[in-house]
Amino acid sequence: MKNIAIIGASGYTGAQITALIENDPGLSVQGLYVSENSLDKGKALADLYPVYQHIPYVLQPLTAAAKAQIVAESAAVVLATEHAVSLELAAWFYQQGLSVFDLSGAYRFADAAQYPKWYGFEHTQPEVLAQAVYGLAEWNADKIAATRMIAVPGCYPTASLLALKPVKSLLTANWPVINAVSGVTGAGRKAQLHTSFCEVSLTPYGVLGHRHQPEIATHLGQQVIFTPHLGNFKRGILATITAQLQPGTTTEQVAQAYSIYDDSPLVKVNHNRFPKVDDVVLTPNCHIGWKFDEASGYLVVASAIDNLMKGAASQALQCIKIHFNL
Ligand SMILES: NC(=O)C1=CN([C@@H]2O[C@H](COP(=O)(O)OP(=O)(O)OC[C@H]3O[C@@H](n4cnc5c(N)ncnc54)[C@H](OP(=O)(O)O)[C@@H]3O)[C@@H](O)[C@H]2O)C=CC1
Ligand SMILES: CC(=O)N[C@@H](CCC(=O)OP(=O)(O)O)C(=O)O
Repeated sequence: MKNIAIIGASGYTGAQITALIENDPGLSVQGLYVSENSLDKGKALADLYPVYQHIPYVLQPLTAAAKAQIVAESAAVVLATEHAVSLELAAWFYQQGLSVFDLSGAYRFADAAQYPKWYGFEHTQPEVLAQAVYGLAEWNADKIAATRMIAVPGCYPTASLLALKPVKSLLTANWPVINAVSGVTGAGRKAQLHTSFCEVSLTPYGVLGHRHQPEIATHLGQQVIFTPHLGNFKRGILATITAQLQPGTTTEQVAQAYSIYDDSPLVKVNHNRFPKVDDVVLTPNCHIGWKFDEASGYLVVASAIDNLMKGAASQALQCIKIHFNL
């Protein structure tokens, strides 16, 4: 049984992974933590989320004493905290010998030079960054097993990379175009005007400047155009991608490329049938649908996930289970 501490447990992804860990026979919850001065410290998780009434834990402030107790009692920490918070906490827990599963973007680029531009901070932890592995579970299992520092991918990159990586060797130099729509939980639980009920209406944002563009490009090994959209639903992401494939590519070759997921329990691929967000919400699954026009060489592939599950918490659980060989 592996004991896991969850930091940022009152947030959307933290609460979700708490429920997943609590439900897993090979894992147990060491404790749930929020910031030292959190308005939620001392509250039961079930007070914030009555749906989790079966989960008995209280949110504790992450004091120095709490951190020492985590180190003494846990095999791993999950960091469901914002990037700048994860940056320091991940390094500290890693250096204490724990395995770290970080849901933020603070360790997703190997190149430290990317962080000032995309995250607004200098990366202060080069030695820990050098150990970090990108936790795209279906593609990086061996590396996830071999390191204690796992950077769980972003939600849009998960949907996009699962769809594009199988056909990477078939792409031309033309940049694939990714249009993706996310539910509002993707923006986290804290109050913000642009995610309040009366403000949300389907719209693109972060155009030609979202930090997930370089994340996708880095882990695909090819530039892309990425345009996220905020949709007026709670959970789920649909990424619809148009890509040009090499002249002469056949439908059979594309089918062969996607057969890489034939043995994957969580990624389901359909030819000429497209996924719906509702089919993956509250599941750890990714549904992919594709259609290829041999005459023009254009592929359209759509990928649907739940942003809080495969886009965050359930992918972190996959990483935990791979890492601990469960
Ligand atoms: N939402 C999504 O779909 C996805 C989110 N992510 C990433 O996961 C991380 C968490 O996201 P999300 O759950 O949406 O965020 P939320 O804003 O919903 O939750 C953030 C959590 O962090 C806690 N927190 C803040 N500061 C500290 C601190 N200094 N020490 C300990 N806890 C702290 C907050 O509680 P309090 O402030 O009360 O202390 C809260 O529990 C982010 O990095 C996000 O980018 C990744 C993929 C998808
Ligand atoms: C709808 C919405 O706001 N989504 C978030 C992405 C959430 C995510 O994947 O978080 P990381 O920051 O960990 O990469 C955004 O666009 O910033």
